[in-house]
Amino acid sequence: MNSKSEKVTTIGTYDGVHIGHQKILKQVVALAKKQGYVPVVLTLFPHPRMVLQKDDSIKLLNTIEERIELLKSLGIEEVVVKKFTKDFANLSAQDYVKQILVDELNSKHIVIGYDHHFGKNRSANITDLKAFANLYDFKVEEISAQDLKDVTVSSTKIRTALNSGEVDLANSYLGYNFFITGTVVKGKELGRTIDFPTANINVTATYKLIPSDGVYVVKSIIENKIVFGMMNIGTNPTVDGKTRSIEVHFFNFNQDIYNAELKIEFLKRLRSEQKYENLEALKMQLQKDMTNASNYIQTLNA
Ligand SMILES: Cc1cc2nc3c(=O)[nH]c(=O)nc-3n(C[C@H](O)[C@H](O)[C@H](O)COP(=O)(O)O)c2cc1C
Ligand SMILES: Nc1ncnc2c1ncn2[C@@H]1O[C@H](COP(=O)(O)OP(=O)(O)O)[C@@H](O)[C@H]1O
Repeated sequence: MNSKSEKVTTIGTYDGVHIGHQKILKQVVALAKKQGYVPVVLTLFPHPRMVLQKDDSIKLLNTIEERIELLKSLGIEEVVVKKFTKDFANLSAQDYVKQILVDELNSKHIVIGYDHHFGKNRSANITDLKAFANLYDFKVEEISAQDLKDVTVSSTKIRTALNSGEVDLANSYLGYNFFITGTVVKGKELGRTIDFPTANINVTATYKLIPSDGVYVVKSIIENKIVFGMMNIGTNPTVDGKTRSIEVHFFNFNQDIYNAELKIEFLKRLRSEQKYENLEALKMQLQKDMTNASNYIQTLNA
């Protein structure tokens, strides 16, 4: 695509691309369509806190690849990922507007929240942006306090919900099922010995938020087929595990899927991870989990 085409641009982290974000993005897509412009999201990565405070503990709802895919699925045609470096953080508000929004992107219309701050030390606000709009010939669309308030959702609330295992609450805020993406790797090869083979999922993005330890009903698509399963996140105390793993036993499934890339959706939390007497006791619990999971899955089609 010609990067000089005229754009409607919105700016933000958009972590989660939740129902609040979706409302703004719909406006951006509609405005672009009406004016014959290209709808664009300018997003920053890594997260400013990862760079400015060197904060490695921050966890995001989406990897940058997942964020791009979600934004595109909503009709955003170009996602411009700006590497958030110290140099970028030091751009003055005017240089940022002129160099990036105007010269680089050719933004004709900029959509931002009433409380958005930008430029070095977040010194400029929407009033400043409107002044630059006259200077550089673009329009500004302000998302009002009321519009933002109408959506009581925030990325922080979703992170908090997932950190306490409340996936159904998180899913209702997201407007889709929270998911992780990862590769199937070898585990201890114990699963098959208790008739519950488990695909061990390796999530490479260290900044991706993983829901709290416990057992969940999950869904995936493997070779174009919907497959349900039950996932455990935890350290496997029954077998004296030391490291945290993410593993899924898929139902009605019997295939070697080592190295497969899977997207796995979280549907419901079943219980906490526990230490059992022995593998036999764990196996009995897994049979109960499977019954509980199947009962839940049946309610989905009812
Ligand atoms: C749905 C599910 C629930 C599980 N719950 C527990 C649990 O509560 N406690 C535990 O120690 N391990 C639990 N496990 C993990 C098993 O210990 C693990 O699957 C087994 O050790 C096999 O590991 P492997 O796949 O690395 O061979 C669970 C696994 C699954 C799939
Ligand atoms: N129903 C199933 N759910 C998950 N994995 C399965 C299933 N059936 C076969 N497999 C395969 O078996 C592997 C898991 O076997 P397991 O004995 O638990 O070994 P590992 O410890 O390497 O995960 C999976 O990675 C997958 O390739």
